[in-house]
Amino acid sequence: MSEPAGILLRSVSKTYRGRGKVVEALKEMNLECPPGSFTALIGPSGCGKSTAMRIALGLESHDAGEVRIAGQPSATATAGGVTGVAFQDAALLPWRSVAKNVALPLEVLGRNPSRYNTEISHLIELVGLKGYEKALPGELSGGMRQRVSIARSLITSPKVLFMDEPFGALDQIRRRQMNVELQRIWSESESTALLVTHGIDEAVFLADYVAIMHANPGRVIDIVEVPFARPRHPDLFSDPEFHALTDRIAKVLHGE
Ligand SMILES: Nc1ncnc2c1ncn2[C@@H]1O[C@H](COP(=O)(O)OP(=O)(O)OP(=O)(O)O)[C@@H](O)[C@H]1O
Repeated sequence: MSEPAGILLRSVSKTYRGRGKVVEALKEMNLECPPGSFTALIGPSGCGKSTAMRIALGLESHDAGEVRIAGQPSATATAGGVTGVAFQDAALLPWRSVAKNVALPLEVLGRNPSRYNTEISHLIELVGLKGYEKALPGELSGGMRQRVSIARSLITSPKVLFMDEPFGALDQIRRRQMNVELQRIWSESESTALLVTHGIDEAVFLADYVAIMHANPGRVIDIVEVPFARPRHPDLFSDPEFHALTDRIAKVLHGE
Protein backbone atom coordinates (compact mmCIF):
# COMPACT_ATOMS: atom_id res chain seq x y z
CA MET A 1 0.00 0.00 0.00
CA SER A 2 1.35 3.46 -0.86
CA GLU A 3 2.06 5.98 1.91
CA PRO A 4 -0.88 8.34 2.65
CA ALA A 5 -0.63 11.88 1.27
CA GLY A 6 1.29 14.26 3.51
CA ILE A 7 -1.66 16.64 3.32
CA LEU A 8 -5.10 15.81 1.98
CA LEU A 9 -8.04 18.18 1.77
CA ARG A 10 -10.92 16.64 -0.12
CA SER A 11 -13.99 18.71 -0.97
CA VAL A 12 -13.53 20.88 2.12
CA SER A 13 -16.09 23.63 2.69
CA LYS A 14 -16.23 26.32 5.34
CA THR A 15 -18.73 29.14 5.77
CA TYR A 16 -18.34 31.86 8.41
CA ARG A 17 -21.59 33.30 9.76
CA GLY A 18 -21.87 36.19 12.15
CA ARG A 19 -23.30 39.66 12.62
CA GLY A 20 -25.61 39.26 9.63
CA LYS A 21 -22.74 38.32 7.32
CA VAL A 22 -22.21 35.00 5.59
CA VAL A 23 -18.77 34.36 4.06
CA GLU A 24 -18.26 31.21 2.01
CA ALA A 25 -14.51 31.05 2.76
CA LEU A 26 -13.95 27.63 1.15
CA LYS A 27 -16.18 25.63 -1.17
CA GLU A 28 -15.26 22.07 -2.06
CA MET A 29 -11.55 22.81 -1.90
CA ASN A 30 -9.24 20.00 -2.98
CA LEU A 31 -5.54 19.79 -2.28
CA GLU A 32 -3.28 16.75 -2.12
CA CYS A 33 0.40 17.11 -1.23
CA PRO A 34 2.48 13.92 -1.74
CA PRO A 35 4.73 12.89 1.20
CA GLY A 36 8.05 14.75 1.12
CA SER A 37 6.84 17.33 -1.42
CA PHE A 38 6.84 21.11 -1.14
CA THR A 39 3.62 22.87 -2.16
CA ALA A 40 3.05 26.62 -2.30
CA LEU A 41 -0.49 27.93 -1.93
CA ILE A 42 -1.08 31.28 -3.59
CA GLY A 43 -4.17 33.36 -4.19
CA PRO A 44 -5.65 36.82 -3.75
CA SER A 45 -6.16 38.29 -0.31
CA GLY A 46 -9.22 36.78 1.37
CA CYS A 47 -9.43 33.67 -0.86
CA GLY A 48 -9.18 31.36 2.14
CA LYS A 49 -5.49 30.37 2.29
CA SER A 50 -5.14 30.88 6.05
CA THR A 51 -8.53 29.28 6.67
CA ALA A 52 -7.41 26.18 4.75
CA MET A 53 -4.19 26.07 6.77
CA ARG A 54 -5.99 26.46 10.10
CA ILE A 55 -8.38 23.66 9.13
CA ALA A 56 -5.41 21.45 8.14
CA LEU A 57 -3.88 22.17 11.56
CA GLY A 58 -7.13 21.31 13.35
CA LEU A 59 -7.34 24.86 14.75
CA GLU A 60 -10.58 25.54 12.88
CA SER A 61 -13.55 23.27 12.18
CA HIS A 62 -14.85 22.64 8.65
CA ASP A 63 -18.45 22.16 7.58
CA ALA A 64 -17.94 19.40 5.02
CA GLY A 65 -15.22 17.34 3.39
CA GLU A 66 -12.29 15.25 4.51
CA VAL A 67 -8.95 16.35 6.01
CA ARG A 68 -6.03 13.98 6.61
CA ILE A 69 -2.52 14.89 7.73
CA ALA A 70 -0.03 12.06 7.24
CA GLY A 71 -3.09 9.81 7.18
CA GLN A 72 -4.49 11.09 10.48
CA PRO A 73 -7.31 13.48 11.43
CA SER A 74 -5.82 16.99 11.67
CA ALA A 75 -6.35 17.53 15.41
CA THR A 76 -4.74 14.13 16.19
CA ALA A 77 -1.75 15.00 13.98
CA THR A 78 -1.25 18.38 15.66
CA ALA A 79 -1.66 16.99 19.19
CA GLY A 80 0.86 14.25 18.39
CA GLY A 81 3.58 16.61 17.10
CA VAL A 82 3.18 15.36 13.51
CA THR A 83 2.79 18.97 12.34
CA GLY A 84 5.04 21.99 12.72
CA VAL A 85 3.97 25.55 12.05
CA ALA A 86 5.62 28.92 11.38
CA PHE A 87 3.63 32.14 11.03
CA GLN A 88 4.37 35.55 9.54
CA ASP A 89 4.95 37.44 12.78
CA ALA A 90 7.38 34.79 14.12
CA ALA A 91 5.33 34.91 17.38
CA LEU A 92 8.28 34.36 19.72
CA LEU A 93 7.93 34.79 23.47
CA PRO A 94 10.02 37.93 24.16
CA TRP A 95 11.14 36.89 27.64
CA ARG A 96 12.49 33.51 26.55
CA SER A 97 15.88 32.93 24.97
CA VAL A 98 16.30 31.60 21.42
CA ALA A 99 16.91 28.07 22.75
CA LYS A 100 13.87 28.24 25.06
CA ASN A 101 11.66 29.52 22.23
CA VAL A 102 12.80 26.64 20.02
CA ALA A 103 11.96 24.22 22.86
CA LEU A 104 8.42 25.54 23.34
CA PRO A 105 6.52 22.95 21.22
CA LEU A 106 8.14 20.17 23.28
CA GLU A 107 6.68 21.67 26.45
CA VAL A 108 3.28 22.02 24.78
CA LEU A 109 3.41 18.30 23.97
CA GLY A 110 4.41 17.52 27.58
CA ARG A 111 7.95 16.40 26.69
CA ASN A 112 10.98 17.26 28.79
CA PRO A 113 13.06 19.84 26.81
CA SER A 114 16.31 18.99 28.63
CA ARG A 115 16.27 15.61 26.85
CA TYR A 116 16.36 17.42 23.51
CA ASN A 117 19.42 19.65 24.01
CA THR A 118 21.27 18.06 21.08
CA GLU A 119 18.29 18.56 18.72
CA ILE A 120 17.81 22.16 19.90
CA SER A 121 21.51 22.98 19.26
CA HIS A 122 21.41 21.23 15.89
CA LEU A 123 18.37 23.20 14.73
CA ILE A 124 19.78 26.52 15.91
CA GLU A 125 22.92 25.73 13.92
CA LEU A 126 20.84 24.60 10.92
CA VAL A 127 19.10 27.98 10.72
CA GLY A 128 22.45 29.79 11.04
CA LEU A 129 22.08 31.10 14.60
CA LYS A 130 24.86 29.24 16.39
CA GLY A 131 26.12 31.49 19.19
CA TYR A 132 22.70 33.12 19.70
CA GLU A 133 21.22 30.36 21.89
CA LYS A 134 20.91 32.65 24.92
CA ALA A 135 19.88 35.81 23.03
CA LEU A 136 16.40 37.26 23.56
CA PRO A 137 14.12 37.88 20.53
CA GLY A 138 14.42 41.66 21.07
CA GLU A 139 18.15 41.40 20.34
CA LEU A 140 17.59 39.79 16.91
CA SER A 141 16.75 41.17 13.45
CA GLY A 142 13.43 40.31 11.76
CA GLY A 143 15.11 37.68 9.57
CA MET A 144 16.81 36.10 12.58
CA ARG A 145 13.48 35.93 14.44
CA GLN A 146 11.92 34.18 11.43
CA ARG A 147 14.75 31.66 11.48
CA VAL A 148 14.10 30.98 15.19
CA SER A 149 10.44 30.45 14.28
CA ILE A 150 11.41 27.94 11.59
CA ALA A 151 13.77 26.11 13.98
CA ARG A 152 10.91 25.97 16.49
CA SER A 153 8.54 24.54 13.86
CA LEU A 154 11.01 21.69 13.26
CA ILE A 155 11.82 20.70 16.86
CA THR A 156 9.24 17.92 17.02
CA SER A 157 10.65 16.47 13.74
CA PRO A 158 7.28 17.09 12.10
CA LYS A 159 6.28 15.02 9.13
CA VAL A 160 4.25 17.97 7.87
CA LEU A 161 5.39 21.58 8.01
CA PHE A 162 2.94 24.48 7.58
CA MET A 163 4.19 28.00 6.93
CA ASP A 164 1.88 31.00 6.60
CA GLU A 165 3.75 33.91 4.96
CA PRO A 166 6.83 33.28 7.12
CA PHE A 167 8.87 35.95 5.29
CA GLY A 168 6.06 38.43 4.61
CA ALA A 169 7.65 41.12 6.75
CA LEU A 170 11.11 40.95 5.15
CA ASP A 171 12.52 43.06 2.30
CA GLN A 172 13.11 41.33 -1.03
CA ILE A 173 16.86 40.75 -0.64
CA ARG A 174 16.49 39.21 2.80
CA ARG A 175 13.48 37.23 1.62
CA ARG A 176 15.43 35.64 -1.22
CA GLN A 177 18.24 34.72 1.15
CA MET A 178 15.67 33.13 3.44
CA ASN A 179 14.15 31.25 0.48
CA VAL A 180 17.55 29.68 -0.25
CA GLU A 181 17.99 28.81 3.43
CA LEU A 182 14.49 27.41 3.72
CA GLN A 183 15.09 25.12 0.75
CA ARG A 184 18.19 23.73 2.47
CA ILE A 185 16.50 23.36 5.86
CA TRP A 186 13.42 21.70 4.36
CA SER A 187 15.46 19.24 2.28
CA GLU A 188 17.30 18.16 5.46
CA SER A 189 14.03 17.83 7.39
CA GLU A 190 12.46 15.46 4.82
CA SER A 191 9.02 16.79 5.70
CA THR A 192 5.99 17.54 3.53
CA ALA A 193 5.75 21.34 3.35
CA LEU A 194 2.85 23.68 2.63
CA LEU A 195 3.76 27.36 2.27
CA VAL A 196 1.13 30.10 2.05
CA THR A 197 2.58 33.06 0.18
CA HIS A 198 1.66 36.11 -1.90
CA GLY A 199 4.97 35.92 -3.78
CA ILE A 200 4.80 34.04 -7.09
CA ASP A 201 8.59 34.03 -7.41
CA GLU A 202 8.97 32.71 -3.85
CA ALA A 203 6.40 29.99 -4.65
CA VAL A 204 8.15 28.90 -7.87
CA PHE A 205 11.62 29.02 -6.34
CA LEU A 206 10.67 26.81 -3.39
CA ALA A 207 7.90 24.52 -4.49
CA ASP A 208 7.41 21.29 -6.41
CA TYR A 209 3.77 22.29 -6.93
CA VAL A 210 2.09 25.69 -6.92
CA ALA A 211 -1.60 25.46 -5.99
CA ILE A 212 -3.49 28.52 -7.20
CA MET A 213 -6.66 29.62 -5.41
CA HIS A 214 -9.47 31.89 -6.48
CA ALA A 215 -11.85 33.65 -4.08
CA ASN A 216 -15.63 33.79 -3.59
CA PRO A 217 -15.85 30.97 -2.92
CA GLY A 218 -12.29 29.95 -2.07
CA ARG A 219 -11.03 26.87 -3.89
CA VAL A 220 -7.95 25.59 -5.72
CA ILE A 221 -8.42 26.23 -9.43
CA ASP A 222 -5.12 24.94 -10.79
CA ILE A 223 -1.98 23.10 -9.70
CA VAL A 224 1.21 23.86 -11.59
CA GLU A 225 4.19 21.51 -11.38
CA VAL A 226 7.56 23.25 -11.08
CA PRO A 227 10.18 21.44 -13.19
CA PHE A 228 13.44 23.03 -11.95
CA ALA A 229 16.09 20.66 -10.51
CA ARG A 230 17.16 20.89 -6.87
CA PRO A 231 19.05 22.31 -5.17
CA ARG A 232 17.93 25.57 -6.77
CA HIS A 233 20.38 28.45 -6.81
CA PRO A 234 19.57 32.18 -6.51
CA ASP A 235 20.49 32.56 -10.24
CA LEU A 236 17.16 30.87 -10.95
CA PHE A 237 15.37 34.11 -10.02
CA SER A 238 16.76 35.69 -13.21
CA ASP A 239 16.34 32.66 -15.51
CA PRO A 240 14.02 33.23 -18.54
CA GLU A 241 12.29 29.86 -17.96
CA PHE A 242 11.63 30.88 -14.37
CA HIS A 243 10.04 34.13 -15.59
CA ALA A 244 7.97 32.28 -18.19
CA LEU A 245 6.55 30.09 -15.41
CA THR A 246 5.85 32.98 -13.01
CA ASP A 247 4.09 34.84 -15.88
CA ARG A 248 1.96 31.77 -16.62
CA ILE A 249 0.98 31.48 -12.96
CA ALA A 250 0.22 35.23 -12.74
CA LYS A 251 -2.20 34.87 -15.68
CA VAL A 252 -4.07 32.00 -14.00
CA LEU A 253 -4.09 33.95 -10.74
CA HIS A 254 -5.58 37.02 -12.38
CA GLY A 255 -8.09 34.98 -14.40
CA GLU A 256 -6.59 35.84 -17.81
N1 LIG B 1 -12.97 34.05 12.06
C1 LIG B 1 -13.58 34.55 10.96
N2 LIG B 1 -14.85 35.02 11.04
C2 LIG B 1 -15.49 35.50 9.95
N3 LIG B 1 -14.93 35.55 8.72
C3 LIG B 1 -13.66 35.11 8.58
C4 LIG B 1 -12.92 34.59 9.70
N4 LIG B 1 -11.68 34.22 9.26
C5 LIG B 1 -11.66 34.51 7.94
N5 LIG B 1 -12.82 35.03 7.53
C6 LIG B 1 -13.19 35.42 6.16
O1 LIG B 1 -12.94 34.29 5.32
C7 LIG B 1 -12.34 34.69 4.09
C8 LIG B 1 -11.00 33.99 3.92
O2 LIG B 1 -10.07 34.52 4.90
P1 LIG B 1 -8.56 34.01 5.01
O3 LIG B 1 -7.90 34.74 6.12
O4 LIG B 1 -8.54 32.54 5.05
O5 LIG B 1 -7.98 34.50 3.60
P2 LIG B 1 -6.47 34.57 3.09
O6 LIG B 1 -6.48 34.06 1.70
O7 LIG B 1 -5.57 33.89 4.05
O8 LIG B 1 -6.22 36.14 3.11
P3 LIG B 1 -4.85 36.99 3.22
O9 LIG B 1 -4.05 36.62 2.00
O10 LIG B 1 -5.31 38.40 3.18
O11 LIG B 1 -4.19 36.60 4.50
C9 LIG B 1 -12.25 36.22 4.13
O12 LIG B 1 -13.37 36.76 3.48
C10 LIG B 1 -12.29 36.53 5.62
O13 LIG B 1 -12.89 37.80 5.85
